[in-house]
Amino acid sequence: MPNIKQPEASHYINGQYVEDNAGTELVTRYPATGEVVASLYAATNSIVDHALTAADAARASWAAMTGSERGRILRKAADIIRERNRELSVLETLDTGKPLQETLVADAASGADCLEYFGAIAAGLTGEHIQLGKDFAYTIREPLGVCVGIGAWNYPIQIACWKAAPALACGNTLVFKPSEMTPLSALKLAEILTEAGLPDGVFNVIQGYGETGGALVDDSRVAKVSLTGSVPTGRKVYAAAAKGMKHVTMELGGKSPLLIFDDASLDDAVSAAINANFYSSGQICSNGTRVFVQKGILPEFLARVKERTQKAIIGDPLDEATNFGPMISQAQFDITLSYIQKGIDEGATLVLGGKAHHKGGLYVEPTIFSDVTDDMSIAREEIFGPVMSFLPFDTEEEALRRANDTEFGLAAGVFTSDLTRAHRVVAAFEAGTCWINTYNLTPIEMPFGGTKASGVGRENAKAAIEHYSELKSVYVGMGPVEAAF
Ligand SMILES: NC(=O)c1ccc[n+]([C@@H]2O[C@H](COP(=O)([O-])OP(=O)(O)OC[C@H]3O[C@@H](n4cnc5c(N)ncnc54)[C@H](O)[C@@H]3O)[C@@H](O)[C@H]2O)c1
Ligand SMILES: O=CCc1c[nH]cn1
Repeated sequence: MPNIKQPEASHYINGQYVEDNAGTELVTRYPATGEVVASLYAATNSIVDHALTAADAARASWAAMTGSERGRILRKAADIIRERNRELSVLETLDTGKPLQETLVADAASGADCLEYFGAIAAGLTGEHIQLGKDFAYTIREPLGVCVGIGAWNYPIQIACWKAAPALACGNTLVFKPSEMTPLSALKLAEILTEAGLPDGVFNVIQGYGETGGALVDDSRVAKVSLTGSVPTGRKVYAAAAKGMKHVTMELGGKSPLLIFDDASLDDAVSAAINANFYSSGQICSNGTRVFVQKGILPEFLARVKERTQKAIIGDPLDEATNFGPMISQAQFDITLSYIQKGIDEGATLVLGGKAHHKGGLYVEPTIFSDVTDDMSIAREEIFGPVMSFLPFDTEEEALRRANDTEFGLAAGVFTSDLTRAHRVVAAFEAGTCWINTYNLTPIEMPFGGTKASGVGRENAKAAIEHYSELKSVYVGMGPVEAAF
């Protein structure tokens, strides 16, 4: 394992590292071996208060800067991230266990894209002029104030950037709490933003468990909370935010359908099904874990997916040849194996995998089930592991009804060569993010987010601006003012 240094301290507040070793210990381990990567402390009440005080104090002067000035800093940070992509990717691999092959292209790189995108549009964030006869009105786009970001562990730096970039572009300040399992890369992001010229206090990172997230959400100085996490956590955080009438973005879990019609390009659909289930060892919110395949092509499709999945290179994530890594934690490993057992017990046919990998550690084999029915646990509940379920279907109407029969609504995909059908199907999907003839691509230019229990609001693209700013309306009377008496 490379000698990645322990961060200078656990938290980053007001442009510098801060420690308070009265906090609960928070240890991060390399999921491939269990070795300790870093040992930190969760925030104490005093650290939570320090971070919010810093963010509150920095608010007015950051908001008063022009969008161009703010944007320049974000774009500079994007450049620095790209220069340090390898170092950041290694850190992300050590924290998450995701293959370096992936983190080199999908994690810090996506964060840089996001900072660049919002850096570029910061100068153009304006209100509008509304002519009302000789009177007129205009709107002023204002920041919300102090925002709180709370992250999941699967895309740590990407999540931090997807929240920080639009928040900061709009003139807000942010306190970000990474997942307790992946605390490291957000601290690097904070260092990089400082190096790029971000004023102290505008972006702060504090570590902690759910309790720390809860303390941030409850604080009266906070105007907005953006959470990436599970649906149960989302329900709690949304309820707590509602008490303070705070704005929210909720990026939550999913159980997304991927529909493969018999006229689809099979090679492309097989690749998409593999990406949609086994990238990041299945630990992606938008994964297409319910693969509905039209009956006529099911045997061939299944055979091809199986054959290609057997070629997965399972190994040390730091080896760039590895394309399938371990689960993030013992808990996620246990959850995944317990769902595999439920799939077997409830009558699904195990086609491939299904066991802990013989390498040991937290590896679960890429697993494929066929003969899955809509009522099975593996078809209804989010597993967040490498478990692909095949469900046969006959007609479009049937597939859509079954695809939408879920509490989740994060994402959905369709493979067909019939253009009319493709658009008809996505129009009927009850999901916030849809793909036609591809899957899981999340460019910054496209809004990302879910409907139903999968979330509220959108990240990325111009849509995110609406979730990090609000409009003040100003009516201008040109006279005279009339009154009834
Ligand atoms: N929609 C998306 O964009 C997206 C992206 C990635 C992951 N996810 C989802 O995240 C989940 C996996 O991540 P996880 O296990 O870290 O999720 P989680 O819900 O357990 O935790 C997410 C974060 O919330 C914090 N938290 C927990 N309880 C809290 C509380 N009461 N108040 C405030 N904060 C609290 C945690 O400390 C962590 O930082 C999956 O369900 C996955 O689908 C969604
Ligand atoms: O994990 C959810 C967000 C995501 C999807 N693809 C890349 N990141």
